[in-house]
Amino acid sequence: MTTAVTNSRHDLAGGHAAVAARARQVVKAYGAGETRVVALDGVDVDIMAGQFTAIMGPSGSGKSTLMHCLAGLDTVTSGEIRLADTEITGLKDKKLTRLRRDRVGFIFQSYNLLPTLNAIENITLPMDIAGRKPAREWLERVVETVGLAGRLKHRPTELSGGQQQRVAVARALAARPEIIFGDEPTGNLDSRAGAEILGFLRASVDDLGQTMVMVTHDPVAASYADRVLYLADGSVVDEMRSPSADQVFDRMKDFDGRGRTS
Ligand SMILES: Nc1ncnc2c1ncn2[C@@H]1O[C@H](COP(=O)(O)OP(=O)(O)OP(=O)(O)O)[C@@H](O)[C@H]1O
Repeated sequence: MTTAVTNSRHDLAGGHAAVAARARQVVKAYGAGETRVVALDGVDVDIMAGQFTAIMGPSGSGKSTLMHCLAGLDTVTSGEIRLADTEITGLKDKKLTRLRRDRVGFIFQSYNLLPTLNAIENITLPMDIAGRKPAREWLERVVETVGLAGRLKHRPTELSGGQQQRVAVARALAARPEIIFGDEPTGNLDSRAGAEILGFLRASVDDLGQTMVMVTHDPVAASYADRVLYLADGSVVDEMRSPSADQVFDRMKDFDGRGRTS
């Protein structure tokens, strides 16, 4: 079953929700000739502002490639990517780097914290580098949202994996980016720490108005999202709205070995 994926819940209700990121007819191919791999095969997708979107699909279906293209970390072979009103396809490296720094946040599976800096220094580092002063009230709210208030002077080695990922979440939120991309943000965590982080991501959408996009293999993680997109063979083949973990799990079982619906 293939469903239209370009309408948001708000659009369907007749409203005009803002689009935070948009892909139009995006093709991404790696290599050439016999070794050419088409990772994305004409993807059309709208990521709605203020929503939590999960991207799922079998291994090799193009999830990371789609995320990297939407985030301006990778270039497309053809098609168009927009971040809000800015077309990023065709932007030169310098402009793209600045755009990522100023408008996009990232959370990776491996927390990517600097070991010599304490938690609060890690959180404010991207803004320090950009020469921006963090707004104190906002920073306090973010630190409170991710439950780090008592740990701000601790270095990463003095924190558990879950606490380190909280620092990474706070770092992404602190700069108030238009959109945050998470690549398996709970992939290294046990289920309890993972649930905590997912709760914080959910709270950042609900309470702070953050737009969140997360690549995941985990049906439980996807169940925290407002919308789950399913990729197979480089195409968006289905989506679900606010599904339960069981519904996501059942949907995944419907994929055959190649990832297409059976
Ligand atoms: N740098 C690259 N060079 C060549 N092929 C690549 C490169 N990156 C990805 N691919 C190929 O593109 C396809 C999609 O890869 P991608 O990593 O986006 O999939 P994925 O759904 O994120 O997979 P996984 O769940 O295993 O992380 C795969 O066939 C992969 O081998």
